[in-house]
This record gives sequence, structure tokens and C-alpha cells, in this order.
Amino acid sequence: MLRRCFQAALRFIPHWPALYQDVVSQQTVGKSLEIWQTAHWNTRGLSKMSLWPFSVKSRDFSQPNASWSAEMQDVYNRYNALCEAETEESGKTGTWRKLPSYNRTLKYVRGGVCLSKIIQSKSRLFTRNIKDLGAAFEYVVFLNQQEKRCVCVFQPGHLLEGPPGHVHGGAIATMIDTVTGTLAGYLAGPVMTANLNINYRSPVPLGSVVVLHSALDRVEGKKIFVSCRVTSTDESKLHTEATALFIAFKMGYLFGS
Ligand SMILES: CCCCCCCCCC(=O)SCCNC(=O)CCNC(=O)[C@H](O)C(C)(C)COP(=O)(O)OP(=O)(O)OC[C@H]1O[C@@H](n2cnc3c(N)ncnc32)[C@H](O)[C@@H]1OP(=O)(O)O
Repeated sequence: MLRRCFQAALRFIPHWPALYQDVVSQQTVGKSLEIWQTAHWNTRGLSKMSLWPFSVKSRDFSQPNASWSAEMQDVYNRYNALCEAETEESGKTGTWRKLPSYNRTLKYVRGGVCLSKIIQSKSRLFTRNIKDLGAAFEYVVFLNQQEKRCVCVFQPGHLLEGPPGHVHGGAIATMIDTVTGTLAGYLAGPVMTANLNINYRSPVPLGSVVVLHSALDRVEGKKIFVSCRVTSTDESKLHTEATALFIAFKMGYLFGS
């Protein structure tokens, strides 16, 4: 029994990104998820033991931390208040949802077609791989699935410098890709960025707080068109504008089947 759990654990995907949770059953990865679930339930009885490196508990990086400025916390509070909290009076749920954010995508992948097991086990999400709080990408994404839009509160840290005292354009592009990709992923399942067009309008100071507003423009078959604006928190200043094209794909595309 223990051996079967262990073998299943080697195969399953304990840190499946929240991005795909809503749509995973519609995708070809459904089979992998079954394995994940089976292994997860099988190991529940062992949950008090350390199962490292098969921990099913992940750190959610989108929680407030000591590096956040008062402005970051304020904007976070504003959107967090709109999130799915059932009120006693209405019994209704909010239309916004705060998305969790983990530093791993696929912990173990069967086959190892492109990457060795060692590289796979060391892989980390680009935006969540610096341990110092506030040093790089501090951000939280909120999703409004009904309105097909996302906002992201972003506080860029000192390791993201491009022009002196300001954020590197590649770091801004990374955040735009992340937020538009997250929206496309929630709406359409696994997606890859095919095209990203960016106009940089005004520089973003390091340590400031900006908001990325992302909205679905249209869907044409497997093509998902999303736009994004990066503004100051009161929206009085436009920093960046972008459009992105995502292509929906089946997970087998990445792993050689
Ligand atoms: C949990 C945290 C989550 C954070 C989210 C992060 C999101 C980050 C996402 C990424 O950064 S992905 C990494 C960067 N992207 C890549 O590496 C993608 C590399 N490119 C590919 O793998 C393929 O080119 C791609 C999957 C995008 C498309 O290949 P397909 O073979 O599926 O597309 P196909 O050639 O069949 O074209 C489908 C349609 O898309 C159109 N198309 C494809 N690429 C295009 C392009 N680049 N520009 C414009 N249109 C394009 C193409 O013309 C066609 O249009 P029609 O259906 O109207 O004929």
C-alpha cells in the first residue's frame, strides 16, 4: 500500500497551478489529475508525517507580507473586500476572487522528455523565485470571471531595475504576460503566449505600486485576445499598454505526446 502511494506520488502533480484548476477536467490532463487525486486521497492518512519532497502544502505567495507598502496594502484591501465572502444578509458571493500563487508549476512530469528529473524538481516559477520579501515581484492577482477581467496589484522591488531607479521593461512585460496569461488560462484552459505587443508610456519607479488591468477582448477558436493597461493606483497615470494573443493547447503538446 505504502509502496503504491509512493509510486503514485512520483507520478502525480502536487502543485498543479491554480490557473488550471477550473478547467482541468475539460483538458487532456484529466488523466493526470485522476492520478493526482488518487494519490492525494491515498496519502491523506499520512498527512501528519513529513512527505518531503511530496508535500501537498504549498506556500501561497499572494498573501500580504512585511515588505508591502501602505499603498500596496490599501489597494489589496480594496479588491480583497470585493472577493467571494458570503454575507449574512444576502447569502450572495462577490464577483471578484483573489487567486493563489505558488512558485511551482509541474513538480514531477512523467517521461522527462525535455528535462531531467533533477531540473524538473528544481524548476520554479520565474516571478516567484526570489526569496527576499519585496526584492522583486510582489504581486496579487484578482479575477472577475463574470466580467472576464483581472487586476493585479504590483510592487516592483529593487532587483527589477532597468533605467536608474525604475523598472526594467522586461520585468513589466513579464508581469503583463503573467496577468494576461492568467486571465486567458482561467477562461480557456492551458494557453501559451503567441504574441505580446507593448507600448511603454511612462517609466515605473522601483518600489512604487501599480495596477495591471487586463480584459478579454475576444475569442476566435483557440485564439484568445487579451489587452492590458498598467496604471498608477488611482489610474491617473498610464505607464504601459499592451495586447496579447494566447493559443489554447493540450498539455500533451509540452510533453511530447
Ligand atoms: C500559475 C502562473 C501562471 C502564469 C501565467 C503565465 C503565462 C505565461 C505564458 C508564457 O509565457 S508561454 C511562453 C512563451 N510562449 C511560447 O513559448 C510559445 C511558443 N510558440 C508555440 O508553442 C506555438 O507557436 C503556439 C502554441 C503559440 C501556436 O502553435 P499552434 O501550432 O497551436 O498554432 P497554429 O500554427 O495552429 O496557429 C493557430 C492560430 O493562431 C495563429 N497564430 C499562431 N501564432 C501566432 C502569432 N505568433 N501571431 C499571430 N497569430 C498566431 C495562427 O495564424 C492560427 O490562426 P488561424 O486559426 O486563424 O489560422
